[in-house]
Amino acid sequence: MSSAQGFLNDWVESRVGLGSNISNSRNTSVSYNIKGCWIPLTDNGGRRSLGSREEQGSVRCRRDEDRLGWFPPHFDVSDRMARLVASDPVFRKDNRAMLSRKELFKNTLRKAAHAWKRIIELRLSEEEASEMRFYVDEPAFTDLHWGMFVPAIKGQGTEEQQQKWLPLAYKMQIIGCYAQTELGHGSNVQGLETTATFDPESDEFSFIWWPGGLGKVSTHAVVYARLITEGQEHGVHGFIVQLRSLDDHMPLPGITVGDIGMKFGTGAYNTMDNGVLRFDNVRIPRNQMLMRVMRVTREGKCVQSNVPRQLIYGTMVYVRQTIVSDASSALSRAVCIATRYSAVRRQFGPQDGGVETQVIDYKTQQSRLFPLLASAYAFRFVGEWLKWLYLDVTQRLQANDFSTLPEAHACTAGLKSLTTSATADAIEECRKLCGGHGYLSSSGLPELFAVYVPACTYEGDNVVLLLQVARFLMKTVSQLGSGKKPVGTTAYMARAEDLLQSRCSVQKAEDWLKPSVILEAFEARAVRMCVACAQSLSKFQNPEEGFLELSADLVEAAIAHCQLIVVSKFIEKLQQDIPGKGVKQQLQILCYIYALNLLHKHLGDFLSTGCITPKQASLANDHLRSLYSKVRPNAIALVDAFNYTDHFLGSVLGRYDGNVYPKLYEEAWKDPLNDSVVPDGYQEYIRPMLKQQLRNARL
Ligand SMILES: CCCCCCCC/C=C\CCC/C=C/C(=O)SCCNC(=O)CCNC(=O)[C@H](O)C(C)(C)COP(=O)(O)OP(=O)(O)OC[C@H]1O[C@@H](n2cnc3c(N)ncnc32)[C@H](O)[C@@H]1OP(=O)(O)O
Ligand SMILES: Cc1cc2nc3c(=O)[nH]c(=O)nc-3n(C[C@H](O)[C@H](O)[C@H](O)COP(=O)(O)OP(=O)(O)OC[C@H]3O[C@@H](n4cnc5c(N)ncnc54)[C@H](O)[C@@H]3O)c2cc1C
Repeated sequence: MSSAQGFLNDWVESRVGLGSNISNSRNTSVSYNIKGCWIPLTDNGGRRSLGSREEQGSVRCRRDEDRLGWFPPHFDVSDRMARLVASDPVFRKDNRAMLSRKELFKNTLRKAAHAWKRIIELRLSEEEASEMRFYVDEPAFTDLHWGMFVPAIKGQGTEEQQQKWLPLAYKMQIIGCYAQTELGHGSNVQGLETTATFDPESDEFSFIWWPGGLGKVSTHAVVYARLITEGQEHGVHGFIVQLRSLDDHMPLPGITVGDIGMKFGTGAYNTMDNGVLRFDNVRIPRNQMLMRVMRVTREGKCVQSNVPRQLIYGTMVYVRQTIVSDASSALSRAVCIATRYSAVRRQFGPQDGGVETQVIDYKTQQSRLFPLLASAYAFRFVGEWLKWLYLDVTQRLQANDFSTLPEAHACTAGLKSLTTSATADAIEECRKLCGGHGYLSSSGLPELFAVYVPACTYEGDNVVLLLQVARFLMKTVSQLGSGKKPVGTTAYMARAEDLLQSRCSVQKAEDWLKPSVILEAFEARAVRMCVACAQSLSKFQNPEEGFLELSADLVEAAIAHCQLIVVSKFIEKLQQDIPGKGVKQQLQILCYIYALNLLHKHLGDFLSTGCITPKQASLANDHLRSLYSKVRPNAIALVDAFNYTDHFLGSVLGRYDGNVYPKLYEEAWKDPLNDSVVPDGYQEYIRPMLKQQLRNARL
């Protein structure tokens, strides 16, 4: 067996007709008509001007006992893959901002092809391959192929369909994308206009719009369309559709496909060929409808299987779950840059002419930066927990237990929303924390922001997703009286009566150091906000009308619930054994910072619901200040622990060795504008103007 085959077989093992016609022009006439984490604590207070290049080698060679046990196999894999990518010139990315769209895209194709070659040559495992793509750090069609096309077939295809399509996809003999969103419909999936029908008749057009990888690369797509058989609608389903010839890559008859154009930022997400797609009388075999949820017989009859139809949305649940862990990565990256730079940067200070103060020592800088550092850790832990929840629900589904699906949907939707919004805001805050230099492309922050910010929109607009959480919470509250006991992340609601009455016991600042006190405050706030919404809703005759009217309050209640989940998972993590001297204490401090900073930011909720008093709020704030002083000595170690290579960070400000100023100067000279001392355009535009002024002056 060749190495490639061995790898691919392992991969497969480790993962789990009749003419039909597709069209999204509605004037068609045939069958399916588609329309590891390290924390080497420093004892020098992290006040080093960041070490030299030579130091980098020794400091990074960390001891086993320093290592946290959260992701044991992951750290080694991640570390190896980061270095592999960093040392390979094909994966160079420092020139991205200077490339035209065409050059950028071709370069991404080159990187993806090279990555695939290395994956085969080195017989990388699935985990290694995925880490490698992560460190290549460039949005590409492969994200959608592996992240959505393959999971859609696995989740919604029958065994037979999986056996047919997955081997082709695993060997990249076909490349696929996830084509759901249309020009006119994204959030409202049930409202999609693309139809797959035996007997279509209308004459409007609709286009698929947005799918990544669709524009220029994908040969296939899982297309989502409303199924129509025997003149009846049967909801939205996924269909595997070949888009391009496997011989010459030309679109197949009836298919119009292309890129939708430049997106936010210059380099950024423009490496991705988000696409537009139009079907006109496209025929596909009947068995290319993904039929795990519903089967269409040869005669065109629909047979519902025993799995809930929401499984059709399963790929989105899967990706939302991965997005939460990704949020931690993006956030930790921005925080790493801002923290290291804050230790290098000095402004103001002693009046006697001594050295100026490192900006990281200003309390305002700490109060903006350290909660973001704490959030990076918090999102990592909640991401790990969510992975567990997702695996759990997947196993239950296989055993025909669908009971936890609504909670899995609410958790993935809510946490995706919470963590991506917080991360997008945090990256921008990190840019500001770096002052003027943060605005330079070479700081790495503008591009990180531009690449990251669409996460608030894709895989579900964040507000739309919070409204899903709110629906789930309102349902839970409405069932409290019926004897149905809430479980999982809503278990606290079983104590609603107590939590509605409870009084916070804090009397002095240190009382905020008790996890039970923090948890109770967050539980009481969430329950009170949910119950208040439910009470307001009950005053409406039409619940849907009420839901629309109260949606802003419902979103806030959903946020309160999701923040409680993050806080509680951080606290749970700390109940586990965490190896490494002093590591647990540092994480405890970060946990309190995460919770108390949220409390401070959402004080209105806590006070208006009577969960805490103004005095207790003020004590929490006092305590928060003292916690910042405790993080300060280890701040650099806490970001070094993310173990990012300089290549991955891609930031002059966040360099491991702290050699910021000489490198900023060096970078500036690399700009093409500096290729010539006198700029192009001088003769045509500057010189005549100057001469003109001279003439005027003489007159
Ligand atoms: C190297 C490997 C990399 C791996 C990672 C790669 C990832 C790459 C990352 C990023 C690249 C970007 C890629 C982007 C892709 C996309 O954006 S794809 C398109 C995503 N689109 C959306 O997310 C649309 C958002 N809209 C929806 O999800 C839904 O339609 C809705 C908002 C939930 C609609 O709600 P509505 O109530 O109208 O829906 P109904 O269909 O009527 O639902 C009825 C009931 O079902 C429940 N429900 C809804 N969704 C789900 C679900 N997903 N799971 C389970 N249950 C669900 C809903 O709550 C209702 O329940 P109820 O009847 O009990 O109330
Ligand atoms: C970079 C990027 C990559 C993408 N990749 C893909 C892909 O690979 N495949 C794919 O199929 N799609 C993809 N998409 C599309 C994406 O999934 C949708 O854009 C997303 O789901 C949001 O839907 P929308 O654009 O319809 O937003 P809209 O729903 O039109 O949202 C517009 C505004 O209306 C508000 N709103 C909408 N409905 C409600 C409501 N019920 N109540 C209150 N407020 C509401 C929203 O909060 C938002 O403020 C991608 C998008 C981007 C930006």
